[in-house]
Amino acid sequence: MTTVEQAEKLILAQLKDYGNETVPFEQALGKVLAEPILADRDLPPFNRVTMDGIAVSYDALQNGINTFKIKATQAAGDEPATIDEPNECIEIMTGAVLPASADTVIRYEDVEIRAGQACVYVQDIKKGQNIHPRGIDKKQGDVLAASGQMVTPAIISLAASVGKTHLLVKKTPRVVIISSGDELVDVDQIPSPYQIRKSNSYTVKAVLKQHGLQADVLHIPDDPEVTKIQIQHCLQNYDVLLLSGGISMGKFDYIPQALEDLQVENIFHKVAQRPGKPFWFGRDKDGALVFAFPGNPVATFVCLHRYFLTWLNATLGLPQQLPVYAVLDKDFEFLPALQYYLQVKLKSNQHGQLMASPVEGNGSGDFANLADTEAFLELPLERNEFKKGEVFRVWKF
Ligand SMILES: Nc1nc2c(c(=O)[nH]1)N[C@H]1C(S)=C(S)[C@@H](COP(=O)(O)OP(=O)(O)OC[C@H]3O[C@@H](n4cnc5c(N)ncnc54)[C@H](O)[C@@H]3O)O[C@H]1N2
Ligand code: MOO
Ligand SMILES: [Mg+2]
Repeated sequence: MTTVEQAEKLILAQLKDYGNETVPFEQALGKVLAEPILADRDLPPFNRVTMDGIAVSYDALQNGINTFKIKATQAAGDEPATIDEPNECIEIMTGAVLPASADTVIRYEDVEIRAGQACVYVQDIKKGQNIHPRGIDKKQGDVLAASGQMVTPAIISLAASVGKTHLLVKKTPRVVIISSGDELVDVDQIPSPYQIRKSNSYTVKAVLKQHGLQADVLHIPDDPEVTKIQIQHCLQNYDVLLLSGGISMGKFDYIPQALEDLQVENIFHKVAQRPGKPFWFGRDKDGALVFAFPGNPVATFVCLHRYFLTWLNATLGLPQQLPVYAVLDKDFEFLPALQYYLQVKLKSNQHGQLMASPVEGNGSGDFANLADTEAFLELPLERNEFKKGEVFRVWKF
């Protein structure tokens, strides 16, 4: 059977460039930049006052002057005022331009203002204090964010500050989420005693949304002909099909046969892991990728994160996430020859270690305990006993 490592490698061999698009900068969150963001002017663009107070000439202080006549008051955004005499100062606010005739700012806390005069009553004043010098952060034309970086809230702020109303970003693949099964009813329906409500598609859609991806949703009934027609339509209209359910050995699991009839190349079917063993992965002749996840909700959840998101990051050119490791805080045994994804809660201890506590559950159909799960500990395939204190890779979701 295909191992997790082999499955990952086969999936990562299917990367594709979906091109670029221009989007309003506020809609670029989570997308990948396809152009650098450059400083349109120096940052800061002028000598920026960083404390509310008075602006003076340092030489005046050096020459023993400590009482200054307030010549003007300058707010942030005002044109700079000027001082003509050494014993003059300007009342000045945070964010204002430092006047060319001053070089030092003294906070209100360190002066006393009375009758139009400011008296400085502290000693240790440094030349140039409380000023954020022009261009010290970045020079005009410097790269503020590089092409290939993911747009974070900090990058949105950069785009806004340099007046980039639109950003060129990598196009994401067109994704359709497909659930299947006649036992599933819509969320707003009352299920019969033999039915359940659909939930997988909503989980998948929510996870994609967290990663800045929109997707359409479709449900396929357990009918081989309808299954084939619907999947064919999706292969023609989407880049990625994310299916859940209908891929195991049940009499009504029509998905693998439909994919075969539609000549979608099966790259692998079944991975030596739990949950998620029946996972089916393939590609049609025009390049559409099919991730057909097992229907059990925890299996869909694990496979979506472990495989689809890994593929998505790679296809968008983002660096693979550095592995995170955690310490198992309790002995655990798992006998099948499968790589086990153990549901855990995480806590960091006083030694700076990440501790993983297993979340008791009832298998991959137990989606209720996903709400208590913070991560999955990846337990090696070749072992059955895992001891308290051992370190394993952890996948945080
Ligand atoms: N004889 C065997 N039977 C099964 C095997 C096996 O190896 N041999 N594997 C088991 C494993 S592991 C899994 S996981 C499931 C995978 O089954 P399918 O992918 O065929 O999924 P379904 O049969 O359609 O559904 C399984 C389960 O999940 C529920 N489900 C499905 N879709 C949704 C949805 N959108 N929202 C909520 N719940 C969903 C469905 O009702 C079933 O309870 O096969 C085992 N069987
Ligand atoms: O994928 Mo199944 O959920 O391995 O139990
Ligand atoms: Mg089934």
